[in-house]
Amino acid sequence: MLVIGIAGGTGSGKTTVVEKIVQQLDLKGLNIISQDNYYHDNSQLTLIEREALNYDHPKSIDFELLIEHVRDLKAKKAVSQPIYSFVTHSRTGDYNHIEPKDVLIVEGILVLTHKELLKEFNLKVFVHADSDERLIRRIRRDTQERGRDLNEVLHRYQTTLKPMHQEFIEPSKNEADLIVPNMKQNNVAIDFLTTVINNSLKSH
Ligand SMILES: Nc1ncnc2c1ncn2[C@@H]1O[C@H](COP(=O)(O)OP(=O)(O)O)[C@@H](O)[C@H]1O
Ligand SMILES: O=c1ccn([C@@H]2O[C@H](COP(=O)(O)O)[C@@H](O)[C@H]2O)c(=O)[nH]1
Repeated sequence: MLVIGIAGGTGSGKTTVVEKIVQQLDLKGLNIISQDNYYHDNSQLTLIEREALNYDHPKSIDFELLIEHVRDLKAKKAVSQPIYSFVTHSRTGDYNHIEPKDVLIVEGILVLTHKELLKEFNLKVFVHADSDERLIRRIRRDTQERGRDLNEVLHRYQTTLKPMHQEFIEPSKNEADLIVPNMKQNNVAIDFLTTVINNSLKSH
């Protein structure tokens, strides 16, 4: 199985890049795992307490479970992935059943920060967009899709998002084999990445 890690700051365009690659790959068997489903379950806390948590620090992710699932899929075992809600900041109690396939993409802001997880990847990609562009995209998305207001997004950006990006996410760019500039539509980079994945598939 070919395992690809795709990281990048919030709003850099990881999900968009993954969708474009998937459209172009000539493949039936592909799984996409988002780090977002592996936030620790904090349902024992109140909503107000959960809203105050830092979701951009590596400790907010259940990497143990994420790595277990990657290894299980590589060993051709199906996994039950918890489903996470960004609106309630907690697991929903439901699960996705995932069967192993030929290619696995693992995407998320922190997937290139964890030493053990890095060992599981055959290809590591970092999607880059400048911080002002990412903040604009984040405001749009969180207000339209994640039930947040402007003040909350800006407060989170200043208190956790920006410092965590500088401390953990930006340095993880050094782990990448490929950096995809995603300030504007970048079909060349998508074509290139698709070619690299197709070539890697031939040698697996
Ligand atoms: N190259 C781009 N140009 C303009 N907008 C983009 C581009 N890539 C992504 N976006 C938009 O930015 C927002 C965040 O993109 P998304 O792929 O969800 O980022 P991430 O998964 O890294 O948080 C989405 O609304 C998406 O449509
Ligand atoms: O309960 C939560 C968990 C995470 N977040 C924020 O989500 C982003 C990561 O998602 P992307 O799709 O890569 O943007 C992260 O920056 C967290 O701050 C949240 O708001 N609530």
